[in-house]
Amino acid sequence: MSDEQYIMSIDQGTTSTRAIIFNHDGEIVQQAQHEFPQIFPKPGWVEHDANTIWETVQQVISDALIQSNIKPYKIAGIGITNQRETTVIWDRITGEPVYNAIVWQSKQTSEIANQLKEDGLAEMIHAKTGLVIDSYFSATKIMWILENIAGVRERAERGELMFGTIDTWILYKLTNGRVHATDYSNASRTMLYNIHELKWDTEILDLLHIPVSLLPEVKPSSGHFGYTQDYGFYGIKVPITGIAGDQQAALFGQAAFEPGMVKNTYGTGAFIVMNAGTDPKLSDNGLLTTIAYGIDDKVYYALEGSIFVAGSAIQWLRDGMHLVEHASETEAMAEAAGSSDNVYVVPAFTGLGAPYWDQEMRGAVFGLTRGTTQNQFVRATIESLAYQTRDVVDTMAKDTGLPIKALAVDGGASNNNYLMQFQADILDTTIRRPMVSETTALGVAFMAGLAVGFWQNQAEVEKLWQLRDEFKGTMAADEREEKYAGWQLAVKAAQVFKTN
Ligand SMILES: Nc1ncnc2c1ncn2[C@@H]1O[C@H](COP(=O)(O)OP(=O)(O)O)[C@@H](O)[C@H]1O
Ligand SMILES: O=P(O)(O)OC[C@H](O)CO
Repeated sequence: MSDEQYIMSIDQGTTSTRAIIFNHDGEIVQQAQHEFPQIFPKPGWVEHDANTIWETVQQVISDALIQSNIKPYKIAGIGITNQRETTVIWDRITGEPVYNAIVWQSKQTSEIANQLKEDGLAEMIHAKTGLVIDSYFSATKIMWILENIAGVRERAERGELMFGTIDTWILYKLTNGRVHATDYSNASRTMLYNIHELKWDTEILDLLHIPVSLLPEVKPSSGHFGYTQDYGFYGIKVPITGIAGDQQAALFGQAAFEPGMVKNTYGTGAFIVMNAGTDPKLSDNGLLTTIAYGIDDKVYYALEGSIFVAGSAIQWLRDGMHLVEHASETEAMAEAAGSSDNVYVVPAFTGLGAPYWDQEMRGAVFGLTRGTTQNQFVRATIESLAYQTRDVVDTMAKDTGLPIKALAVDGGASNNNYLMQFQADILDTTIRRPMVSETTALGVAFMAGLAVGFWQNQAEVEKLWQLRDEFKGTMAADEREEKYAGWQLAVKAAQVFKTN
């Protein structure tokens, strides 16, 4: 009986929306994907049209169902996973957004973030939310919309508006406005949620002048959120039973259930997340403490290092530098580059995230000679993903006192074998790439499936995780440390060179 049913994940990412249907063996039966436009109103600003996002969600749901010929009532549960922090505010009754969604990468709220730091709030906010003050998180984006869009503050004060991260927006739409909720993992990215007391923090809300009526109810990641209503899912009531931010969902999809297990997702950015168990220990070294997921009445925490530019550096090689037509070509070019060069690319296009948290620095290239080739330039850009990862992994080892023995990987750029081998070399750690590369969607499918009894327990889903490849470090220790020292010097030099 159960093998006739399926779980559908909706993975709403920074550049595209996917719907993926999984069977009981955790295999992909069908997937559909739609890209949508990025809006850049000013340099450094990144926005999305929330209504367009909802249209792509409807499109991928219908594409996946039609192409697989699976009837909507065969879906036992829906999971939603999403680009995190991205902020939408909309009218409670009409569902109309008051402004574009402000995307996690956007820098339009840097000044607000700087002001909060100058006001001396960093320590209190870190202690309560586990986060460092940065324009990355939702709080300053909410403040910006309240301050800059005419009439919005008054409407918010009157309780007429709702805030949500993208999961909340999709849930509201799928339930036809009946549910305003999120899960612990997404709430923990707002900079407004007290991760120890598990509630919206009234002291922070007061200081930031954010009305509590804007905020959604916060629930376990694996549990009942509501049913699809009306035409959200062809008129069929399907339970929505999993919600998690995409990086936390990826941790779950990698079956990294034990404290100390670490994954890295190489997408637009790269996000290294370590399962920290039930201990919300704070980092002394610039990592974030965040909620991994809530399941079976328990909340699990994670340590995270967020890298803002990873796969997007490869997109830059393609769209900005015109060095490749397809991202996948970079692998052969890097292999062909030889190893005698000493070129470093620091892709700090919008500053650097963990562990530096420097929003003012910009990108730089070092070590060019008359003989530097395109291949070497491409290789140095790929290697920058691995060096940034080492910055974070070393910090994690320092924070926890535990060596990181293995790194589970996923995301678009994890398909690059040159990158994976170099990552293993520069970390001297085993890299483990799973059979299902759509780990994010799989993770939230697991959460949704566990909540409806499609799978019985975590031990059962753990068995569905299968290894595809393993990369082991083979670089000599002195070469490894020399290369990494060069990277550290390049970052320092880029930090000094601030032109604005
Ligand atoms: N073979 C490859 N080598 C290097 N980078 C790649 C490769 N394939 C895809 N990418 C990069 O991966 C990113 C897409 O990964 P994906 O996980 O879909 O990201 P997101 O969910 O952030 O949209 C793009 O930035 C792309 O440049
Ligand atoms: O949409 P992605 O995969 O680039 O992920 C974005 C992150 O969730 C931002 O924190």
